[in-house]
Amino acid sequence: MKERTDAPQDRGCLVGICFFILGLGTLLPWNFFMTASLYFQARLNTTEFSNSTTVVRTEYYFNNWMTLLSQLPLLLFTLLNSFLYQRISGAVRIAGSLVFILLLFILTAVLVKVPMEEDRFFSVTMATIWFINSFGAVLQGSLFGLVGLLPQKYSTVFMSGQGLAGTFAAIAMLLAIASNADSETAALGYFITPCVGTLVTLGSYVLLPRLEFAQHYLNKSVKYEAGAMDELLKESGPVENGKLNGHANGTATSSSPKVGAELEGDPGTDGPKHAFVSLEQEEKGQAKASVKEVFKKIWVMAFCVTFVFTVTLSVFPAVTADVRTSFPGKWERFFISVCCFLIFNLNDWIGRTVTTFICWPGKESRLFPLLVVSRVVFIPLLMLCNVQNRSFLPVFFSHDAAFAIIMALFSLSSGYFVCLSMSYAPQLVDPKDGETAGALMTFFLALGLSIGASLSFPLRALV
Ligand SMILES: Nc1nc2c(ncn2[C@@H]2O[C@H](CO)[C@@H](O)[C@H]2O)c(=O)[nH]1
Repeated sequence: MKERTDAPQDRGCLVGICFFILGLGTLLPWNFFMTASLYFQARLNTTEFSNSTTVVRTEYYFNNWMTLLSQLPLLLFTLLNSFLYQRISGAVRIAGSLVFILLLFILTAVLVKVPMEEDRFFSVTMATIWFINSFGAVLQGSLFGLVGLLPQKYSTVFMSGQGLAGTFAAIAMLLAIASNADSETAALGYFITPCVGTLVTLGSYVLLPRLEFAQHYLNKSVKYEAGAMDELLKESGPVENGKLNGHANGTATSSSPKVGAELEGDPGTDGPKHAFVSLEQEEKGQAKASVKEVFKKIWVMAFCVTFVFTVTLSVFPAVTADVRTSFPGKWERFFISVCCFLIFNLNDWIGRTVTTFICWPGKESRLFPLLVVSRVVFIPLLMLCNVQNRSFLPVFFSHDAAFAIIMALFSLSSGYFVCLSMSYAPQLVDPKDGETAGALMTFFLALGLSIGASLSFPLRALV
């Protein structure tokens, strides 16, 4: 979308900064729980039941369950959000989700100091993960709709913020470990960080409607937005927001129609909207293609985004977070935070950012899906690293540097191909079908994350 000449300036880039923080805030839940896997595992592995000669320890498969219960609600709410939006205004969805996320992070921080029996701790943590990610999905979907009303570069800024959430969590973890505080205090400090982060995110959202630049775009879109979405939903279910250009790149994960309406109050769900649609379409003199027709054009990209995330989530973090260093000593405490989480998140982010300059292979190229499929080699490569405990496979790559290099290539290619698939899809359809393409890609992205999370169980057991 081109900036209109009557558009005000984004003074001090405040709107950009707000959307960067909002992006970061949406992925805090997933990243802070994932990066703290060692803390959770330590709390779940305290008792051993001695059975005369053998020692029996309950295996919780924490990383697997954490991944699955984070990604399933994402898929569910990607679908649910397209119904929710009609009943609950965007402002309530966004602010409400942030408040619940904040409360759940506070609960997690408080639980650090509350001794609890392992089974109960596991259940409470899993319930927290399920709910915090459900709210996270609603938040993400609603914000993607909102940012879609602004010029394209704000979507990139939003996704860049999302990409940095993992790095933020990894650095918070490193600081907690390096602080030399006892493990309880360090964990408490670690979980207070996302509480502050969520509060700041809420502050950014409250500030947004007060900024002239944001007002300009968010209010102007109400008319088109309200009508276009209703029409689209009738035939397709979940659809990206009613903006004309659709999402050109990145990792939109759920749809949130009609979000533009929220800042001015909800204009209602029926009646005059249809008039807007027919008016808009009459003006353009063309109807939108059906979802099936759009899918036929973008199925290769849909497959690619699903496949990239299936491969990524099938081993990260369920397998990779169990890799152990070959250099015992002080480094041992930092190893997973650095070699697994920091390396992954930094390179994932770099991979996404690089697509601003490099777009190779092209969108029609057969090499593109071929390279995406070839990423599957990372699964055995990572399984052959020094994963502990292991039952079946030998260790081929015991050196920390080998693991770090494999992780770097794995995450770089993940970020790169996800971002390319997401930006190619809308380019393969007519501009009028851009938002349908964006919505479809969003669904397949969430599908890939969920399939990957499910596959992580058999793959971890196979090591
Ligand atoms: N956009 C988006 N990416 C996610 C989400 N959950 C996990 N990921 C991605 O999955 C990978 C592993 O954390 C990273 O590339 C994350 O950005 C989500 O809810 N939305």
